[in-house]
Amino acid sequence: MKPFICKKFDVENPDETMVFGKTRHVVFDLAASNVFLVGLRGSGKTTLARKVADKLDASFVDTDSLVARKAGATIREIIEEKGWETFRKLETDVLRDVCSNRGQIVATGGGIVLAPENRDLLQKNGTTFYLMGNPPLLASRMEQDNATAEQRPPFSDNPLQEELSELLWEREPLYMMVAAHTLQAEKSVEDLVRDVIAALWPEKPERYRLEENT
Ligand SMILES: Nc1ncnc2c1ncn2[C@@H]1O[C@H](COP(=O)(O)OP(=O)(O)OP(=O)(O)O)[C@@H](O)[C@H]1O
Ligand SMILES: O=C(O)C1=C[C@@H](O)[C@@H](O)[C@H](O)C1
Ligand SMILES: [Mg+2]
Repeated sequence: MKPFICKKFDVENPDETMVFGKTRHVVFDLAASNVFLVGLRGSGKTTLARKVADKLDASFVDTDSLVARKAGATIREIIEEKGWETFRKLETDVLRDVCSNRGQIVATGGGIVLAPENRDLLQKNGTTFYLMGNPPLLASRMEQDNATAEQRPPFSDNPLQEELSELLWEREPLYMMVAAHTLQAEKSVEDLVRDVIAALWPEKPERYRLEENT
């Protein structure tokens, strides 16, 4: 019978799920890889990616910002003028470009996991963290965030929490499929930075940078 971990991460070989591990001594090499953050709107991907990149002296990348830059328009304008299909195509183009580079901490758009090609790109070009948050928390953050109007046009006329609950139901299996690690969105950003570093370098999280050893 197929091991549980193979089913959970949709792989044939269970070793493919081992991006690090005490017994295998596989050290995550950021210079040869990337870190991706996935999760629903408001889970904190952009905020956390920026902080992790600062901490590691790595490049910070946000696929939503790159899509807006490529289109010369805000996400809301893209959706209103060209529709979701166009946005999703742009998002995949951007992700392909991002994946041709290394050493980046990448915040993704909340729907990046919907396209199989995107999931494949995430799995082949870095290690992914799923920022898991509950709908009331995400709704309250979105309601207080100025970026919401331009970056997060609504998907439906339903109340925000209801919309987020439906998205969570649809997307969580996809987030789990691509993610090697899960983070709790309700934690402080500082704690989450520590969690990311501890997950990437579990043996010696305090020695994540060569400069810090001297
Ligand atoms: N860990 C946190 N604790 C408290 N507030 C947070 C945390 N992370 C993010 N926030 C706040 O929540 C709001 C949304 O954060 P952010 O834009 O980083 O989410 P996102 O996941 O990138 O959303 P989107 O998918 O729409 O791009 C912002 O106002 C941000 O300051
Ligand atoms: O959850 C989503 O599908 C989206 C999330 C945002 O990050 C943006 O990528 C856009 O508003 C779509
Ligand atoms: Mg974001």
